[in-house]
Amino acid sequence: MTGASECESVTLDLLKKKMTDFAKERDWQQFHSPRNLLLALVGEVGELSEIFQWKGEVPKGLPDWKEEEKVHLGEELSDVLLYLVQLSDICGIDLGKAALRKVQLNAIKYPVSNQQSQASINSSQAG
Ligand SMILES: Nc1ccn([C@H]2C[C@H](O)[C@@H](COP(=O)(O)OP(=O)(O)OP(=O)(O)O)O2)c(=O)n1
Repeated sequence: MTGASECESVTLDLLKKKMTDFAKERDWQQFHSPRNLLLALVGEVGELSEIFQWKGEVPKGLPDWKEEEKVHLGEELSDVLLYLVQLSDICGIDLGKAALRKVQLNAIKYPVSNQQSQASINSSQAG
């Protein structure tokens, strides 16, 4: 499977298609049930967690990490995303639409208070 070329923008639909093709070519669709994909996803979340395990808190941007550690992190993040995309697909959920709707619901559930708005205006003016 090739990576995204420079002119190819990465969308959830593109990832979904690539993973569908990947499974079809190997005749692995038989194994990709919702439950199996969920367990695979959880396993990859475990592998992602291992990268941070015992490190204590790490600064944003991971400035002290070696390049190979960041590459490994990117791989584990991708595994989580790719299983999530496949799980959503097999369950008939449009993940992009569902996520956008959830962003809207979050904004309703957690409205920006006047106090917080004023604080962010003040800090942007100060900077
Ligand atoms: N039945 C499968 C097996 C793999 N994959 C894809 C999704 C993930 O992106 C990646 C997971 O592959 P591995 O199970 O080999 O996991 P790792 O890449 O994390 O390897 P390891 O566990 O050895 O670190 O391959 C898949 O879609 N369906």
